[in-house]
Amino acid sequence: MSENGRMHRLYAAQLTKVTSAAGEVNLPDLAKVVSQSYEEADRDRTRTQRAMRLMAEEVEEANSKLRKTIAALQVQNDRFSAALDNMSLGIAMYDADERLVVANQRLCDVLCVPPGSLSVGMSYRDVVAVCTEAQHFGDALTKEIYDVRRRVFKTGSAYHFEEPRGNHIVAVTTRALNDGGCILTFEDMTERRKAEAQVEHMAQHDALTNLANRSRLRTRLEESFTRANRGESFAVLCLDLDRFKAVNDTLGHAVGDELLRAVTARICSCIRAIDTAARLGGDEFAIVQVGVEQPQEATALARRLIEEVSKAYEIQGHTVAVGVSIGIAIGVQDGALPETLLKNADLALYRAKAEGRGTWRFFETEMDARMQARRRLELDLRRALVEREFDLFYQPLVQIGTREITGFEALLRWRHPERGMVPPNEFIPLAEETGVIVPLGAWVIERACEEAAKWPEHISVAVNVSAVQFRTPGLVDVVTAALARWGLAGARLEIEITESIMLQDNVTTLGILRRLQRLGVRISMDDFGTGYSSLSYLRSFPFDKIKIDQSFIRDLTSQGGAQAIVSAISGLGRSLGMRTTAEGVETAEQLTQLRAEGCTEAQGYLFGRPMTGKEALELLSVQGPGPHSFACA
Ligand SMILES: Nc1nc2c(ncn2[C@@H]2O[C@@H]3COP(=O)(O)O[C@H]4[C@@H](O)[C@H](n5cnc6c(=O)[nH]c(N)nc65)O[C@@H]4COP(=O)(O)O[C@H]3[C@H]2O)c(=O)[nH]1
Repeated sequence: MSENGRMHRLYAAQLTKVTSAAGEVNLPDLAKVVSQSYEEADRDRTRTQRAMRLMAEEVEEANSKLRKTIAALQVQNDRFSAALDNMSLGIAMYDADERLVVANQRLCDVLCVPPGSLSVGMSYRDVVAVCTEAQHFGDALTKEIYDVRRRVFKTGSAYHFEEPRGNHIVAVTTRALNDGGCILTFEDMTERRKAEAQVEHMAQHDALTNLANRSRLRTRLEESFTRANRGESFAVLCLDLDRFKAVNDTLGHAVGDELLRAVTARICSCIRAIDTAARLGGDEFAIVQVGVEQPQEATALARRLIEEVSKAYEIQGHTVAVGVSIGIAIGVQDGALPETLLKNADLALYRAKAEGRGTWRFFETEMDARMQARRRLELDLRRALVEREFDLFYQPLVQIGTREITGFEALLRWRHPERGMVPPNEFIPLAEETGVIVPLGAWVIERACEEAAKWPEHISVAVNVSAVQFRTPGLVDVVTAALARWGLAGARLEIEITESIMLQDNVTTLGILRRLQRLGVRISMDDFGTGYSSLSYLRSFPFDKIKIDQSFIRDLTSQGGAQAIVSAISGLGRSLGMRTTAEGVETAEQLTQLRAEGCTEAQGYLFGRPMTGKEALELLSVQGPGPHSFACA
């Protein structure tokens, strides 16, 4: 046994198995048993090796997955870092222990601290210390930052504040996180706030002059009204430049703009910093003069403004001169609301302009009543056009030599339902101012052509055309259409213009006159001799006729220069090949003299007052198919 004891246990068991009771070992059996054991061991080893291989493969697969996950995480991480570092916001994330766990590169820029001075792992207190060192936080702000921290960390609330930091404005938003930490975002608001301030400024100021605009002026007026309750008086001055339009039209908009800026500088030099100057549009300005003794101070300011603004300007090589008219209203006596006060200052301005320009007027209560009457008349005019209350009367024009009727002048009348027949002088100026003259004048041309088409072929019709119609496009089209519609030869229409037409943009005016002449239409210069430069206009355009103003005819038989003037104009007409018509001929004596002076045509009560179309037609038919002559004189 002791020998068996040194034997391998398995081998001892195998020996025992093949040993007979007699103690004999059956060798073949032993060999068989041993062989079986070896085979068993071989199988175990093979199994173990396979198991190990499988395990190794699994480990490798797990490793590979891990590597892929790490790589993916790295990509993700890089992306997050790139995103964080490229954000316009600075971001700082703290954990529950108030340690910085995430910070992007922008953080240092926004906080205006040196790049790299803030890093993950720093405490909130360290971060604030870096900022304080960089001197971007004042004491008050440092305290606020600590307060914020306390509030956010302790209460989990969100907090937003904006702080000016040198020339910067930074918005700080703090939010608590679920894990007890918090995230702070810092946004540089400097540019945005600048842009907002710019927009705000633009909304309140005039772009060309940088003066206050109407909206800001209103705010200033409201403030002045509030102070007026405490006993401070103030004045509103409305300014309008005289002759600005002429400068703008002749020298161009660039010069016009520069002139407005130069005028602005002069206006600003006349007022104090507490006053407000505004541009209301075009060449209109307004000033709120505050806290002064009124009306003396407003008068002094108006005088100063007129003196300064009227001095000559040197602009782009041109010497330019404009004047200024001023209307003044005193708060609160002339209006209890900003709009009323402005409106009343405007009414006073209107009066200043009407009374010669280059001067100032204070608002007076009766101006308002007059303006309201004017406004009513304007509305009435527009209504009258729609209601067909206008009519044309016709006054004969007579050849002096033969006393034959050569044509009629169409004269506008307004059959007002309450006021009766309103003469043109009472409404044409307002129709011109308001633009009603444009449709009204077109109606006159149309109606005159319609009436003339009923007359014999040698009888023409003369129509007055206002300067405003010349300024508005479409006059030639209106004439062309009227002639075509009524089948009237162009030569039977005569257009009477006054000097005021020649005063406006000469190139355009002459162009329109030439186009009309090409249609065969004749052009006459009305009221000749009353203007300043009638003579010079005769040179610039080949008028067909000159109409001598009736003021000269009236004085013809009395002593004075009228006779010499009529004689000179008739002579001028003859030498220029233009007919001359004397207006307002009332007596046979006047006619005799006109004939002696060589005047070709006459018009006046002596031959007939303005009459209805029906009467004109009757006059022509009574006298037969023509020529139509008058037996007078
Ligand atoms: N004292 C006196 N007056 C005489 C005599 N003969 C004619 N008249 C008046 O003198 C004016 C002549 O017309 P005008 O100089 O073109 O002056 C016209 C013309 O400038 C303007 N007007 C008239 N109709 C129109 C029109 O359709 N369009 C435009 N734009 N203006 C018109 O109104 C002005 C006044 O027209 P009316 O009141 O019709 O006044 C007319 C006429 O009635 C006379 O012997 N003695």
